[in-house]
Amino acid sequence: MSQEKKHLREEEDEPVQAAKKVKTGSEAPVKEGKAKKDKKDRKDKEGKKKEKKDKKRKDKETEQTSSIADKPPVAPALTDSEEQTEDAAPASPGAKEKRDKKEKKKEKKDKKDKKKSKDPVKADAIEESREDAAPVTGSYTQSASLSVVPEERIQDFLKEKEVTVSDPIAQNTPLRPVLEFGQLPQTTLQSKNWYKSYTAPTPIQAASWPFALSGRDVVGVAETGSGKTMAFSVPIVESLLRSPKAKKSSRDVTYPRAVIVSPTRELAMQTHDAISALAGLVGLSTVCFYGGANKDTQRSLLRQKSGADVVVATPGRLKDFLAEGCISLSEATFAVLDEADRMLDTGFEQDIKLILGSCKPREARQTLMFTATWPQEVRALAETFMVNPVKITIGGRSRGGDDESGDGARGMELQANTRITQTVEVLADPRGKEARLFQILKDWQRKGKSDRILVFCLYKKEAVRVEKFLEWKGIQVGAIHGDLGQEQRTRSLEAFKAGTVSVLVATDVAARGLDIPEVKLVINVTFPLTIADYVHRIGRTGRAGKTGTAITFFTEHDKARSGELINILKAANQPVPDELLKFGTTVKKKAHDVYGAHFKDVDMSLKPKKITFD
Ligand SMILES: Nc1ncnc2c1ncn2[C@@H]1O[C@H](COP(=O)(O)OP(=O)(O)OP(=O)(O)O)[C@@H](O)[C@H]1O
Repeated sequence: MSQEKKHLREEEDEPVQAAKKVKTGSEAPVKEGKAKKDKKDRKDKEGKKKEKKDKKRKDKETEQTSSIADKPPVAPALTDSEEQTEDAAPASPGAKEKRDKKEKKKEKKDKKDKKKSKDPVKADAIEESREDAAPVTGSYTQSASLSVVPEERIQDFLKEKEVTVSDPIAQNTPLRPVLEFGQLPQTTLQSKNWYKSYTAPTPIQAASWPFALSGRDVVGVAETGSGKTMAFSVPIVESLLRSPKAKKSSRDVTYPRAVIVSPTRELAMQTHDAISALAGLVGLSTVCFYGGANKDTQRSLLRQKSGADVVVATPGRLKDFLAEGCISLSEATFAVLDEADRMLDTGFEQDIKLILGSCKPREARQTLMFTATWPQEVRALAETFMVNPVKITIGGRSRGGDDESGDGARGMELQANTRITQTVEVLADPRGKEARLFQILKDWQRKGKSDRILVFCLYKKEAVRVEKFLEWKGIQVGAIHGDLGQEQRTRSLEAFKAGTVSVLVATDVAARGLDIPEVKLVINVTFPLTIADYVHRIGRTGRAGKTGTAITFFTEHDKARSGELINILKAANQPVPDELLKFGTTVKKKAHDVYGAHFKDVDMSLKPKKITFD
């Protein structure tokens, strides 16, 4: 790792004195109550089902008309469609009536089969979920409402949203995307209408849910602000609802069943807010901990939450608590790496190995990785933590990228959100940055006073200097970087979110994942270290379907990144200034840690070709 990179990592995990109170403690009794109620509901439901079954069996016994061979085909275990379950066991008032019914059913089945063979996606989807039932934990069955969607509409959706699914084990067409929330299997969570503030699933949610709900490992790559948090949160909650509570449970050790790892404290808190809202609806409990907060406070929170089902954490603090023994991941059947490429890069690699190594083995757990950027460098490592992952990419046909050859293949995984207007200003003299920044802010604030503006710097010291400069110029400004205590960081972020401060100066601790509504403009005062960081930084605007603007200062010092930046701009149909082109369009191949620039990334799983010389 370069010195500069190390510097940034330290910023993310740096301990500070101030403690942030983690919420959720007070919710425990309510959630416990809910859990009991849900359990009771489930029991009642099961009881009723059993009664119904018994009645049917008695009916059959009294009739004594039908042989065992006459039994209707038994449907596979279903999680959603009541109608299908009922189809499987029709009532039988008399033998003739029953035969008639059976014939009708056969006709219906034949028709269905015919339709299936015409409609490969649907057929495969249903086949797949049945075939997968044994090796995986999930049991997803495509809902009837999704099955009736014409294949043409499915194909149009996949094409329009540029959905690419690559599944190493499915030979044929992938599971159908869920186009509407109502097409998800009917479950306890679904019945809570958790999605009521949204109109439809985003493409990454639509395409990844069926696989994740089937219990498959998933790599999901989709633009910034496209709803990836819910893409992994919904399957976690559904899966935990289906599986039994952790057997081990004690006051001193927490045994979560799902763990979500986030690269920064603020992102961990944000993800925790999102999943705890969902989990709370169905009586599951969650806990969040991260570096920079008081360890004693977090330990006692863990004790209060000793039955927590889901843990959201930053790697450093999680590792500490694992070493102390106050948390154990031995029951964790679900692991999520949010911002997966960051979690797998050199700075976090060892921590992630340890954390995932503490969960159930990869064959016995479900592993999900989500990100907006998926560089080649981390893909092989990612595979070692997963079993036959399905890879779902949204967008990409127009992607340029970080590809030396320019064929776009590697660049497929690096695309800026196309709703962001990107402007690059090449500055001849880096000393002119602050004056230009002030001018832009003034102009912007004149137009729309309440717009949130995020200003990115590369170094902590630079952020302090820019913050002071803007304050001196009379601009109300907040800051978030590693030299600030956690309490101060949280305060700045809250003030920015609330709009009491409309300009936030940040380092890359705020580059990934943060979802702040109404950020209209991102300004990069100094170019980030990697092009992926650029994509994430500007992705703080233009979220959830909105538009945004990004202005980037580029100087002679950044010229090594010009080729990659040009590719990103071109792929998003953004103008490329002539001054930027002058720095060159070549994309330097990334150097390997050990083999340097001579390293060639080859697929080691390929078998050698036998060449015969005549
Ligand atoms: N189906 C949906 N429809 C509309 N908005 C949604 C939907 N799902 C999530 N959102 C909203 O979209 C916003 C961005 O979501 P999220 O933070 O999960 O994006 P992301 O893809 O993880 O972004 P990043 O790559 O920056 O981490 C959030 O405010 C979230 O509430």
